Amino acid sequence: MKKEKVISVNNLNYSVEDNEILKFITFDIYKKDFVGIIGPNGAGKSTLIKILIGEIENYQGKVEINGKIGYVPQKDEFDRTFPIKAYEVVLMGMYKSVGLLKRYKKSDIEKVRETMKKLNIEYLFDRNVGKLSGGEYQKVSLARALVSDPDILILDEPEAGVDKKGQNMIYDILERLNDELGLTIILVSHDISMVVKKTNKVMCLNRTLHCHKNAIDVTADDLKNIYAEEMEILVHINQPLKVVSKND
Ligand SMILES: Nc1ncnc2c1ncn2[C@@H]1O[C@H](COP(=O)(O)OP(=O)(O)OP(=O)(O)O)[C@@H](O)[C@H]1O
Repeated sequence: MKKEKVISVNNLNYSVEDNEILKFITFDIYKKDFVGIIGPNGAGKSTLIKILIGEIENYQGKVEINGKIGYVPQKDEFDRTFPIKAYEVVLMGMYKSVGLLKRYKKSDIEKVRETMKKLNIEYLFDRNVGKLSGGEYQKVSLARALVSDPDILILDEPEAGVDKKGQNMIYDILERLNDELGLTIILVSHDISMVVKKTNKVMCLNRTLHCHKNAIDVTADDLKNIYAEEMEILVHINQPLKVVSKND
């Protein structure tokens, strides 16, 4: 059976003034793919995501999206000092604007509760988001992206600001969503060993796309190609891939 293409990017180029941020990017993503995008700081990962979610439009090339996208932004993109409860953050996934939140319907609240329940965070319903732990807040943010029943879930560094236990929990949830609901998932991460272990496809990005292959086929050379300038790569046979900065 032919796999359904959900994202198709063809010869994408994006520059800001003279800075070529993305060059000749071409790839396809299929339904139920679980894709990890890796690359050093400034590689263009967030920019690529912003193009996929439609936040950046003045690019060159062709970007086709077939399905509804749910987006989990980088943690610091939302002001957590704003006095708002967890369920209101999740509701924002339906309304997009805080100003409209007061007009929600009973069925919307039920949907919010059901989504939070699926992620085992119903207990956070009435809690102020400013008081949540990094992991709890990330799950609320995930619920906000899921409440509108997306086909494609895109996450920008979901493990940022979350402790190891919380990170494992988030990756386990994502694996379950991918496996049980058939959700297509694309995430940006700096945690290479986690990406290689948990996703099934890896894209190595550093302005151009250096690799796009099955996670189990990623080699030390693939990583060297994108991290060579600032990183020394230590690869142990049968050990998770580990990247160590020369400055550490
Ligand atoms: N609006 C903009 N104007 C000018 N330069 C920009 C703009 N947005 C991004 N850039 C530059 O484009 C490059 C890629 O940025 P981007 O945030 O996409 O990288 P990244 O791979 O997500 O990095 P990080 O891992 O550090 O988050 C960087 O050099 C950044 O300074």
